[in-house]
Amino acid sequence: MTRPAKAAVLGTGSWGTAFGMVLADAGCEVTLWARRARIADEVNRTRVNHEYLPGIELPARVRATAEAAEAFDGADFAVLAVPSQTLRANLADWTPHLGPRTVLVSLMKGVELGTTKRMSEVIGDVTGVGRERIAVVTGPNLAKEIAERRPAAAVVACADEDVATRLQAACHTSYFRPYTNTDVIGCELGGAVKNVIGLAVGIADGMGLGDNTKGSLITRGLAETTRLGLAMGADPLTFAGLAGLGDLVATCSSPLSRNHTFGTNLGRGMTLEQTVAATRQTAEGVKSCRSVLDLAGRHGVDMPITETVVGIVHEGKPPMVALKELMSRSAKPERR
Ligand SMILES: NC(=O)C1=CN([C@@H]2O[C@H](COP(=O)(O)OP(=O)(O)OC[C@H]3O[C@@H](n4cnc5c(N)ncnc54)[C@H](O)[C@@H]3O)[C@@H](O)[C@H]2O)C=CC1
Ligand SMILES: O=C(CO)COP(=O)(O)O
Repeated sequence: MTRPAKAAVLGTGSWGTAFGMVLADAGCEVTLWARRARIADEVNRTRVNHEYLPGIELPARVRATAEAAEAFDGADFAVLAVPSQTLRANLADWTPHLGPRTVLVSLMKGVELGTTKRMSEVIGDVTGVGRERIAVVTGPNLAKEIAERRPAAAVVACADEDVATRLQAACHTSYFRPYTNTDVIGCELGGAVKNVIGLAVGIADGMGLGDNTKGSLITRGLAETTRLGLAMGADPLTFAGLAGLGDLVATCSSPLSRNHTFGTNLGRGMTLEQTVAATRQTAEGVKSCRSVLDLAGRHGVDMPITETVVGIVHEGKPPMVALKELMSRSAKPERR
């Protein structure tokens, strides 16, 4: 009999913890690594991560530790679920514990500031692991809904399809349906840029602009994501799938989305400082809108919605002024 797969989940925030549940429900032995020992103790003692997933009882196959070495020990999969901008520093600490065959899995939806690297690129840089051992899980997966075991589909992407298939089996449950994909660039871009579009839609919702505005922002947001993806070698069809449209629809329609909520607060007239103070969990688009715009600049791609979000979030542009500018851009064909 083959032993159950072992997974380390690095990060006990809302998605790390919820994905740990998925892996355990699919039959894996799961060790969550928590930055704070208090959270590891609480998970082991009460089976609940009260701070991030209150009221959700974790399966018996999930345990927690504050020692990274313990989490990595014998892991077939090391699942990374920390904020995108801290990953590089975290990996520098963790790489010595990495086994020679462990597959690294990114749950993160951001682009690194400064380098404009995708998370799988940061992982490769720091660990020296090749692309065939680095995978990405993405799609319309709001953590709370997954933790409540409500049905969702997802994408498991890896350059090596066999590795993607192994990870797919390790996280396939009655409520979580992962599909494989080998377009890692497209899958990562879809996740990172949808957070930026989620901010834009939130701002529009906060301003009370209505559903036509929302539909327009989602669609044109997807168009600029696809433009960037094409310039970077992604498969444009990825953006019509779960990592693109699927995730955009979930984020842009849900009050559970931190990015959407962050935008809504700004659109309602909160200052950036007030909005940041009201946000307890990671809203990746707030930082990644800058790195996505830089990435677009490097590839000579026009991303007007992303540029608008950067203007509002980082340059103090009033949303109404930004909206007028966006709407008064020169007329053009829908596709070019
Ligand atoms: N929450 C969700 O519904 C989903 C989140 N994601 C992505 O997953 C990633 C993680 O997000 P969440 O778990 O939601 O965030 P979260 O804010 O709920 O949790 C972040 C975790 O990282 C830890 N952390 C914060 N700073 C750290 C540092 N300097 N070093 C090490 N650990 C640190 C926190 O203690 C916490 O455990 C993000 O990239 C997000 O875009 C993807 C899909 C769904
Ligand atoms: O990525 C997500 C859903 O797939 C979660 O979105 P938020 O990070 O905006 O909460």
